[in-house]
Amino acid sequence: MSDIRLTEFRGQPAVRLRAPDGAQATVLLHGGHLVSWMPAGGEEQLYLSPTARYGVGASVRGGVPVIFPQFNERGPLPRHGLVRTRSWTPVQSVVRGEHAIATLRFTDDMATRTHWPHGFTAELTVSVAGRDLDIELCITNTGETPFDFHAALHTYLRCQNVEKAQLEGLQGCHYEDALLGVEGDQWGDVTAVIGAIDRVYHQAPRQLILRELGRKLLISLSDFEDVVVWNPGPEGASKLTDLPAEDWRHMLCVEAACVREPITLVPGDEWAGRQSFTC
Ligand SMILES: O=P(O)(O)OC[C@H]1O[C@H](O)[C@H](O)[C@@H](O)[C@@H]1O
Repeated sequence: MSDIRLTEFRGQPAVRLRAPDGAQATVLLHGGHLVSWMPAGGEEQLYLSPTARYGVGASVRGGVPVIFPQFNERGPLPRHGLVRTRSWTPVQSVVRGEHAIATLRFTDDMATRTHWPHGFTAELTVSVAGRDLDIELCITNTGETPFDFHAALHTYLRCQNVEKAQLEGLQGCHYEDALLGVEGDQWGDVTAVIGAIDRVYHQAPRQLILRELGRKLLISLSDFEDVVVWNPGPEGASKLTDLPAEDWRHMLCVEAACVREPITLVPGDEWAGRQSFTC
């Protein structure tokens, strides 16, 4: 049974999920944007900027922006694609067993077709229970011609202090470093963030760990081949008008992404990728 109860979050229509054990999440209709995840008996795990902008055309700084069909400025479309700044429709919100689950959908329209002449749906399904969060993005080609796309779940993880956090599991990965304009191989297992970082790690391992004092967050990927690690650092943050100057310390983006190789869908085909967390 589907029972969609809309709520408001910072004045925006949103779907709130609450599992029987108290785990909660909130997804804005704007962008199908997950803005909050509170595990059962735990604290907020996502970073959301207090100066984030909301509403028509805005992209929200924090939470989990959905990136499709273009990553960043790697193509002619608006930065990070077409769906993070548009309104999605809630199609399901249920409690099933221990899980609270919600699905939101975006369907191509006249506006997206002026940028990108393809028929598609994007569905985001968010599920919470206990200490777990699952986010699944499913893309379907509903048009009459094949298309290629890139996609990402641009997850902003909350950190006490990113300079004392470490991301484990990327050892041996080849990366493109967007800040230095070089490629390299990650030699150590620990990625420490002591300033700005903007890297695409190719064919990343399926499990990573974000570790901080008193915290271990397990990150799992399926069908997203790459991982993007981003933090603007103090200088980059000072140029972002929707991020308080000091807040770069309190976030780390660990993005489940398909950036290096595009995914091709023929008419009627679908692709799904998932990013999951356990804390
Ligand atoms: O400011 P935005 O458009 O949301 O992009 C934020 C960031 O997204 C990704 O992580 C990219 O790798 C970065 O280069 C970019 O700065």
